[in-house]
Amino acid sequence: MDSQHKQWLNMPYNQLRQQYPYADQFFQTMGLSILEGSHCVEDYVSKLAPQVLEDIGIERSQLGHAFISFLENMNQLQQEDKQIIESVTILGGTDKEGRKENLHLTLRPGDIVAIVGPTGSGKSRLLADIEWMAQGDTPTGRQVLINGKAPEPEKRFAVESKLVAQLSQNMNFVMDLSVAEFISLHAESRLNRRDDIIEKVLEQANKLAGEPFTADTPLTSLSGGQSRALMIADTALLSRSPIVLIDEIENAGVDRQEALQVLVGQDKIVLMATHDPILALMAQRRLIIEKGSVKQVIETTDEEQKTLQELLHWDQKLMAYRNHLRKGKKLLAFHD
Ligand SMILES: Nc1ncnc2c1ncn2[C@@H]1O[C@H](COP(=O)(O)OP(=O)(O)OP(=O)(O)O)[C@@H](O)[C@H]1O
Repeated sequence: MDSQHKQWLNMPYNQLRQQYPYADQFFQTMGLSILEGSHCVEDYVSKLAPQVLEDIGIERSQLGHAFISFLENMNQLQQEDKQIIESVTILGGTDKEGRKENLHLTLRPGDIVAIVGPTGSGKSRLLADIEWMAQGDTPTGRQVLINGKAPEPEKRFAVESKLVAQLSQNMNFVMDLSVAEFISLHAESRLNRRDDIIEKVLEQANKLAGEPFTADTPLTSLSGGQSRALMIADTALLSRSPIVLIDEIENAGVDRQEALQVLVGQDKIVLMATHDPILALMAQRRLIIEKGSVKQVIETTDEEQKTLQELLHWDQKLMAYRNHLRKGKKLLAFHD
C-alpha cells in the first residue's frame, strides 16, 4: 500500500469526500451505511460488526483494499472523461487499384459528414478505418489521427473508453429486460447517477420513434424503428464516445433529422454512410467514394439547402400518405 492509499484510509472522511465526491458510492454499492463527519475509513472498517461483514461477504482485511481499488478506478474514469477530442484527421491511402488517394480531412465536434457512393465502393470500409483508427494497417492504407497525432495503442484497442460508437442498421435486442432496466444498466456502467436519466433517454427516444413506447416495454417487443430510436437516444445521452458512425439510418420509423440533431447537439462528430439525399444534405460535407477512395469532398451549398427544404416537404407528404395507408384511408390528391 503506498502513502497515497494510506492517506485515503486515514484522512477524515468529510475531507476525503470533498476531494472525491464519489467515495459515498462505494458504501452505497456495498449496502453499508455512509460515513459521517471526521471518522476515517480505517476506523470505520475496524469497527464494523462481524455480522455486517458476513452479510456482504467480505473479510475485514479486504474491505480497505476494495475501497482503494474503487477510488483508483473512479479517478481513472474521471481522467478519461477529461480527454477532449478536438479533431479527427483522415489521411488518404490507396484505392482498390493501388492508386494514391488524395485526402487530408479534419473533422471537429459538431461536424456531420455523409459518405456517398455506389454499392461496393468502400463506404463501410471508410467507417471501419475510423472505428479501427487505422494506422496504415487496413486494406486502404489510410491513417487516422486524433488531435493531430496517431492515437496510442491502448486508446485504439480500449473497450471501456471507446472513442467511436457504431450505430448499426440491425438492432435486435435479445435481452430479457424492460426499456427502463436497460437504460439504467447502461447508466450505471457509465457512472451516470442522474435521477432523471431513464426519463430523459426515453423521452428523446420517443421523439425519434414513430410509434411511442414506455419504460416498462420489454426490449424484445420493440419494433425495428423503436430499437433504433432507443439506441440513438442512448448513444447521444449516455455514451461518452465523441465520434459516432452510422451505417445508413433507414427511413422506417425514425425521425432522421431529429436523430442527427440530438447527436450533434451533444458535440459529437457524426459520419454516416447513406444513399438518402435528405440525410446527405443534412451534413455540411459529403465524401464521394469511388473504387475504394474518396474522390471528392463536396460542401453543401445554400442552393442545396433549398433542395433539402423541398425534399423534406415531399418527405412529409409521403409520410402522411403512409399514415393514411396504415389507417385504411383512401389515397387522394394531397392539398397543402
Ligand atoms: N481502398 C481500398 N482498397 C482495397 N479494398 C478496399 C478499399 N476500399 C474498399 N475495399 C473493399 O471493397 C469491398 C467493398 O467495400 P464496402 O463494403 O466498404 O462498400 P460499400 O460502399 O459500403 O458497399 P454497400 O453500399 O453495398 O454497403 C470491401 O471488401 C472492402 O474491404
